[in-house]
Amino acid sequence: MKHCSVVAAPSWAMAATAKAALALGVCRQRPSTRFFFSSSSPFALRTATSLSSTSTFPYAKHHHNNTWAVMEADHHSSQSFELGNEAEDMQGLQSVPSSSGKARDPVSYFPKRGQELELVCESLAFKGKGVCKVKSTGFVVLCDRALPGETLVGRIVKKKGSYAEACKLKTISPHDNAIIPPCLYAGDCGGCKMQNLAYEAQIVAKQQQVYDLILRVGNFKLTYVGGSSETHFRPIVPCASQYHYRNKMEFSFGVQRWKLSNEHSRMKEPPKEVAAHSVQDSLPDCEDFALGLHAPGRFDKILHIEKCLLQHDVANQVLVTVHEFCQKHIRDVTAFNARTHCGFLRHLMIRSGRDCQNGELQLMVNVVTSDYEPDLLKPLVEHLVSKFPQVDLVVILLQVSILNNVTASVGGSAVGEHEYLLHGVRTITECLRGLSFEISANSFFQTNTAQAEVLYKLVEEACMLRGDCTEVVWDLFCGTGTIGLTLAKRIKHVYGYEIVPEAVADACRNAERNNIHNATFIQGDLNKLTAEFGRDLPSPDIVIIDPNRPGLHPKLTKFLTKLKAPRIVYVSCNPATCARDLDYLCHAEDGLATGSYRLVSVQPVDMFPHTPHIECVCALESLK
Ligand SMILES: C[S@@+](CC[C@H](N)C(=O)[O-])C[C@H]1O[C@@H](n2cnc3c(N)ncnc32)[C@H](O)[C@@H]1O
Repeated sequence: MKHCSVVAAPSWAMAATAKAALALGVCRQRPSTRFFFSSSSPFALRTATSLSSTSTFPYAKHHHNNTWAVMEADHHSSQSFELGNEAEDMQGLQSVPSSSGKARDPVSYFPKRGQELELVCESLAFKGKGVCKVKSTGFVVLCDRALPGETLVGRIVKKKGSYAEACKLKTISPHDNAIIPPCLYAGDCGGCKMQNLAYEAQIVAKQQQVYDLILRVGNFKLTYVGGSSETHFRPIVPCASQYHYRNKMEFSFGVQRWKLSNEHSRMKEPPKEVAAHSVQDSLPDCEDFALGLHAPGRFDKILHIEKCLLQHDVANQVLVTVHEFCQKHIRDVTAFNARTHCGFLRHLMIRSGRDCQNGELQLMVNVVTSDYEPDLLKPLVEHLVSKFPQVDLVVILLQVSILNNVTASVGGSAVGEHEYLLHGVRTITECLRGLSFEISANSFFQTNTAQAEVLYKLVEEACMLRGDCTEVVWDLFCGTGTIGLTLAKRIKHVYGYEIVPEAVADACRNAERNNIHNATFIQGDLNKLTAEFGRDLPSPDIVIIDPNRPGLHPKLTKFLTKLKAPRIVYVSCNPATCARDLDYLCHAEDGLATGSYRLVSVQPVDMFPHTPHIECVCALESLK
């Protein structure tokens, strides 16, 4: 059993942190918390951590017209955090108290944009930013790739009232768990923000973030040793494969290649080693053909990638093959320019699966273009088919996306409105928990198949099935029906709800191909519930909810509070929105229902090593 305590931060630092946290949408309840692990697992002992007093998370719960909203702190919506105005802050803080009690000079306390400062990183915020303090003043600064315990030099890139954002320039003294990332692009790519942190430390940070969010946003209590336990907080389940775990990646074509940090140092007159943001803006645009991932925060620039360590090796070969081929024929097939909206090639989606009979690899290559010109892609299709004879099935699809607006590109969605088959068949298959699933291009399917096996087993455990095949299960946000179908043999009937028609069609086909006859799938929008919702179905014993990152619509949360299903299993890919929804389900006092459920357990699961993403399975029981 491990005991972790927290050293309280000085009050002035706490105030600044609270402001930063507030601007990030944080509800702070306890400045410091002590807790114990009740699990006897050796893993739990190693990952036992405390809730740092400076923990922050970029979501807010608002009681707003009786609805609770969450703001997301990513680069697409960061403006929403401009809650405070710096001038007001300065007026309000004529002098800032220091830890010694003496007044601080606000001019030197508030850093300026472009200023280089020595920072000390204290913890990781949700989404992987390091929560740092300026060494000399304690001013709070969020910094990408800063690791807890690290002392570093950062350059201020954004001022946000009483806290700032910085880019990391160099490490002065590294964190004990800092490692050299194996990926060539780790310093530049926005995908694997935590690759420079040893895996064990990554999951400690993720577990802490889940607990932190559930406690502070969700208003729940930890299990205390010797105290009565409301909720069981289980230790995070790590991912066995830390590389090559993704079965699907979406890349973008572009005409402005994002330069790698080490390319700048090779330039004749190298700019100072500064954050990618400011350097790239000061460079002349390079009209370079690129195929890769959007540079962090940029809709127009593409970080060219030849090998992504998260995807299958064959998928990397496809990526290089497509790039080389398109670059050779660049005059015929142009990459899309997100600024001018000209150009043909927009996105490349590579998905891999397996034939469940013989285990053979299957590949889906989906090229999203701005126009229907299949002849332009014919040479590429022939080249790909001849290049991968070892792959059992190659599906090549052309999807046309005529939505050429900037928002669509920023969203990076590799989905077109019209689909045409250029080679093979429209779907590939994947195996999960002994079943075989057919997946079409636009259907959701868990992207880490091996860890989805682990996740679904945890979902089944959280369902606490009686074992007599009598339960009715509603599988809300069911995608291709995977969760419900993997339970079908042990329950009476599953009713799946899903918005994407192709996914519902896949789910029905998946039931058929696995000889499952007690499953019904319904297409509908769970954000637009009517008063009739669910009336024509048998009442559920268990409701499984697995929404996208925004979590549940208030209408659905209210519906669930009234429904009072005996058990809810909430599978979440966003612990912040999950915490908000759990708070409503368990503590709401809005006249409709008061605390309809009890949170029984919280189980974090790492599905995506090196990225800030965290999955979580929460079990709730109805308070009848
Ligand atoms: C995180 S996925 C989960 C899918 C499935 N449970 C699984 O494990 O594969 C969320 C699913 O919710 C669907 N979805 C998103 N918004 C929805 C809405 N408003 N109504 C119904 N389904 C929605 C998505 O299309 C997606 O298939």
